[in-house]
Amino acid sequence: MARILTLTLNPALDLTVRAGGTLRLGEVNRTESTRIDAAGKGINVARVLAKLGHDVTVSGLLGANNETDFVRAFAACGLRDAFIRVPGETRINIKLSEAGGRVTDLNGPGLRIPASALQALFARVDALLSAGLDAVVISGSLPQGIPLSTPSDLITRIREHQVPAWLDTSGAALVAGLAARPSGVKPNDLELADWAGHPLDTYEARLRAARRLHDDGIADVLLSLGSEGVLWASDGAALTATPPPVSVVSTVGAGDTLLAGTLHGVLSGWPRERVLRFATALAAESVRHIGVGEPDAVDFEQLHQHTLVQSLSMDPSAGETHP
Ligand SMILES: Nc1ncnc2c1ncn2[C@@H]1O[C@H](COP(=O)(O)OP(=O)(O)OP(=O)(O)O)[C@@H](O)[C@H]1O
Ligand SMILES: O=P(O)(O)OC[C@@]1(O)O[C@H](CO)[C@@H](O)[C@@H]1O
Repeated sequence: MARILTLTLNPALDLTVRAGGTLRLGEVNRTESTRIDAAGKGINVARVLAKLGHDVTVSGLLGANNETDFVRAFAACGLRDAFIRVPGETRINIKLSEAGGRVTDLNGPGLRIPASALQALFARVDALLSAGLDAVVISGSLPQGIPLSTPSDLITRIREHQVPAWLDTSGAALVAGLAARPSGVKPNDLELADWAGHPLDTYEARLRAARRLHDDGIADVLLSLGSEGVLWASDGAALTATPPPVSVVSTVGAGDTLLAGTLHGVLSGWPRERVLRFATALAAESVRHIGVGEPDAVDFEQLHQHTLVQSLSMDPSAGETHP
């Protein structure tokens, strides 16, 4: 069992609305179900890691005025609560899930954070690092008033303690965070294309971008590609995974499940192929329902068996690299 800290600077209550059919914008739509979950990327990652048996602490910046669902979820999942409370309400993100598998995210900007809260968060992270951690995951967007340098400042502190730091964010925060060289990063293809400054629509372009980061000192570059699967540059080698066929209910949290499954395998010392097969199967499991992946799903072994992992040349110009 590893001691893991996940940092969610901009958590959210996810309001998931399941439409019976296809949504019609500008009209009255009757929904099949609605639910609210305490979420945000780092909290989703923590939920999976706790299910996998790890000792998980969650921290970040949480609105004091609507914390009840979070506190209840942390207790139910066995997560240690080290969130800094800030005045106001945590944002509500809307997830519209349609019968055909399409999901639309409406994500709010988040709270305006006073400088004192960020200082309190740094102090809390320092204390947790001093007490001993095996890995830290920094996930999600930045709320208002938080400098773009925050993820890189956190990574620098974490590295000073020789603790691996994994980063999953987007836009300018990703660009700034990558410069601090986290040990692992999990962008999706659009997020990495933003960083690269050009579309990553071919396998070679994706491999080239992943390799650039890997050569730059980021040990694990885990590029998620939605239903196409995963490309993982690690240890001087590239692996790809193709998920098993599943019927999609909600892809929200699939990337968080993939990251958590990968970190679990890496911290368990598994061979890379085994890590990627497990994490990809767990991410596929997650899209079949609302919420993160369930390692205890009755058919998980079948999903696992139908996940294809291939080892490829790291040279994007090598003709045989395309899976
Ligand atoms: N339709 C699908 N079928 C099977 N697996 C899927 C499907 N969609 C996503 N996955 C798995 O989940 C992983 C993560 O998905 P994706 O690339 O959409 O992450 P993401 O954009 O970070 O998502 P999020 O931010 O909502 O968690 C993929 O790499 C893939 O392994
Ligand atoms: O707005 P961000 O911080 O980029 O993403 C937030 C979010 O979409 O990410 C999770 C899924 O990965 C959801 O639980 C949450 O609403």
